[in-house]
Amino acid sequence: MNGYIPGFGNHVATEAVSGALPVGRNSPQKVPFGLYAEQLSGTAFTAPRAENKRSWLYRLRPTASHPAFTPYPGAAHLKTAPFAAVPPSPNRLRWDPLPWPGAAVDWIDGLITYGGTGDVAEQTGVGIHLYAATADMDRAFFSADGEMLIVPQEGALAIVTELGRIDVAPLQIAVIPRGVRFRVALPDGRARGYVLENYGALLRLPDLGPIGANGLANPRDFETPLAWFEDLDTPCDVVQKFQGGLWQTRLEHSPFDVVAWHGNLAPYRYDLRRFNTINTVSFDHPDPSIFTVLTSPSDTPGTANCDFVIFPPRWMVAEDTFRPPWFHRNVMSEFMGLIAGAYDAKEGGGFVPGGASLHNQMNGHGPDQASYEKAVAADLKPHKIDGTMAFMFETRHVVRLTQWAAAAPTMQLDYDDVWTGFTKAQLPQS
Ligand SMILES: O=C(O)Cc1cc(O)ccc1O
Ligand SMILES: [Fe+2]
Repeated sequence: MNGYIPGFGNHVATEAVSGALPVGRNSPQKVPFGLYAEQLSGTAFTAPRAENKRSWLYRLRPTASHPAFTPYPGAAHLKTAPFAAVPPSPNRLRWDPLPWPGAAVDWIDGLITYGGTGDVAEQTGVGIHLYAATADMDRAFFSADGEMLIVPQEGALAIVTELGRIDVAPLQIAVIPRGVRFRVALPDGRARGYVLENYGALLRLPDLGPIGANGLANPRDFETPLAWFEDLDTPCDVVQKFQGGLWQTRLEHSPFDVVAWHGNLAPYRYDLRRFNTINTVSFDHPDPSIFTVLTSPSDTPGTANCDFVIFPPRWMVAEDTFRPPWFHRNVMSEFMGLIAGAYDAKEGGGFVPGGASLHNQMNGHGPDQASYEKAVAADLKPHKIDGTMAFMFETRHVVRLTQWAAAAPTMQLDYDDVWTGFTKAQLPQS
């Protein structure tokens, strides 16, 4: 059983060995037990206090003590923005789930980048990856390029991080800060899911405005792991993603040797079933921003670098309303995935758990023909959309694809057809 501390973004103090955490100062002349004190920054030293994120780690050996990194030979499918190899596509696109790898593939090599936005060097945008893995990692990984929001779709993940252990299963998410080393094991033998790699401002809870002090994802439902370490003097490879390049080095010991830590920069998990879903009790279909779990703001207020939005089970009660998502063209770009069940704008099928879709800036989309016909004919009694969880990475920048995603055998080449067959509106004869 792993231990967790509840609360979002709190200042935490945790020690796996009693007396390991220095009291009253960060770097005493002599740290208890001869541990090494190390600061891990998630924001600039000078970031305003409300934004500032950093933790102090107390470990068996300093992280600095390692041989040079050399280029990593594997994981040819893990890529980083800007994605210039393929012209940005205005087309509505949809993919079937990733097939399971035939051989043993761990979580790192199981990551396949579909695309992303912005530019890692400018610290804007995101990378969007899917993974299908069949083997436990016996090495460590970290991204120097961004924090990683992991959305399991099938199979649990047992994640060991430098700051503690996090277990997640489908319908939960985990966020690993930039630079934090972690290792992923697969308790169910295989696992599939989605990853948002955020190069921009750190994910945070959205403001609630007139909703008030409570609602959506409540802070206390986020969980941060307690300190946990392993004292292993056996070799361990560490793979890092740095400005898009993959590098590796070998330690003669486990990197998971942080005995105590304190601070407000840490991995965390959240159970999407805890989301307090808010929606209309009168009429009309509100914008999906009411379903925002976490947001990475950009420099323009209200215009996210990326929002993480979910479509959870919920009652539909709107009167005299077309209840599913409406037809729309959005200045933001929308990458969607499905964790479980069916999505109410795609009654016609094709958007399946583990699959993905992309609706880029200004390009028309919305209910497929089957969803439209069903919704206009529906008897508008209260109705529960249940057993489902879709999500959206909604970004201010157009999502550009990797060559892999643009040519993937899983791409549904007939996706446009879901919007054919609508009968023309009939005006009154004058
Ligand atoms: O396109 C989509 O399916 C996502 C979406 C859902 C919704 O309820 C309103 C707008 C929107 O973009
Ligand atoms: Fe949309």
